[in-house]
Amino acid sequence: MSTTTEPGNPTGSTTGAPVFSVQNLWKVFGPKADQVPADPALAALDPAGLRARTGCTAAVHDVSFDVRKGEVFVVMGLSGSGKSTLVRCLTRLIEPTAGTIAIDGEDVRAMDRTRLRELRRHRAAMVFQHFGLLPHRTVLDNVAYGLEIQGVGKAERRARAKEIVAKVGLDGMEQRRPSQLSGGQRQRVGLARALAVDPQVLLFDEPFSALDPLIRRDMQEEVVRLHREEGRTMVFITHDLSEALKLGDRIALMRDGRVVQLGSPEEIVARPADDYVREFVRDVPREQVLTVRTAMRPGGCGAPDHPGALPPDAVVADAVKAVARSGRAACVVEDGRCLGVVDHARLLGVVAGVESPAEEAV
Ligand SMILES: Nc1ncnc2c1ncn2[C@@H]1O[C@H](COP(=O)(O)OP(=O)(O)OP(=O)(O)O)[C@@H](O)[C@H]1O
Repeated sequence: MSTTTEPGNPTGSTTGAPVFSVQNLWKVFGPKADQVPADPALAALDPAGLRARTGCTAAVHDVSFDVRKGEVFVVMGLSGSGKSTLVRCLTRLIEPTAGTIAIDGEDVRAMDRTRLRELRRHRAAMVFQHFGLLPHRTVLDNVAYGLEIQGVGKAERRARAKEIVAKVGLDGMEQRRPSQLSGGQRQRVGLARALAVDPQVLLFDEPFSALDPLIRRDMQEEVVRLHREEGRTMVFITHDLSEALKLGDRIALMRDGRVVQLGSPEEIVARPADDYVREFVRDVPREQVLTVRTAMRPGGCGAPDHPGALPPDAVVADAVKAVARSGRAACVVEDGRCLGVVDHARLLGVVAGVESPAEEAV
């Protein structure tokens, strides 16, 4: 769902206003955990070394990033890489060991209990995999529950809940109980309940991993749609690379508590930061992720009519079709200006993951 690419910005540093700003965050589990971030010799150890020396696990290891307003920020990694711990630290569902976290510039680590409750209820609501629906309440009352806690009056909360139930595609199911719903429908209720309180940020903890593949795809599309329509900021945990590539504007790829690469899906696939990331993305169909902006030979085509004009965010798969159909190179055009040219050699080079010096005439 990425709409913004950042050529030449493989670290994914921010350009938009941050909602969450995280600096040098650590979460260490184990005895004398707070000594680990402060001691450079301990901080430099790998997980096995740290465990042997101290009995500790650095679930989050000196992590810094911003979540920008309106983006879908995906935290991805294998099981045990630290995703859940990192995202729970954002609202202090898990207390960080060291580092700073700010939401809209406000220090989260300095918040008292009342302020924290307010943060979790109104500003950064979590959608869990096991959505914790109340079994004896109807769909409508489950969705209205968050509003009830906020003290919203009955008529208003029912009206708002009804609106949100329709938004997530559960029209007509308002009076059912959770046991009368499928897994995907229950997940929608969980999503609706989080949306009802209109939080600034939605935090999703592997929400769809228990769903079967078709329902999972439906829910992913639902998230894409909600994001497109509402532009809500979302932080989304997944261990599934294709889900991350589909949903993320940017992806933080974690390994052993560290963020090994932070960037757009295209950056991660086109320019893996190290061998670990390269191996991770090895089987990604590159032509579905990389755009012609990456594939093109920069520079104008010189032709007046820009043959086969493609927008710069067209994926390589579309360019392959266009070039195969016309039998000639195509221009990459933005606002009537030719940014570059893609030809057979460049497209094949991108698909194969090799540089392609050969050039063909437009
Ligand atoms: N309460 C705890 N005490 C000790 N170690 C913990 C605790 N919680 C998590 N860990 C360890 O921290 C590391 C990161 O765990 P975390 O649950 O954040 O990973 P994850 O990437 O979310 O994994 P999964 O995808 O399996 O949920 C793991 O090594 C885990 O064993």
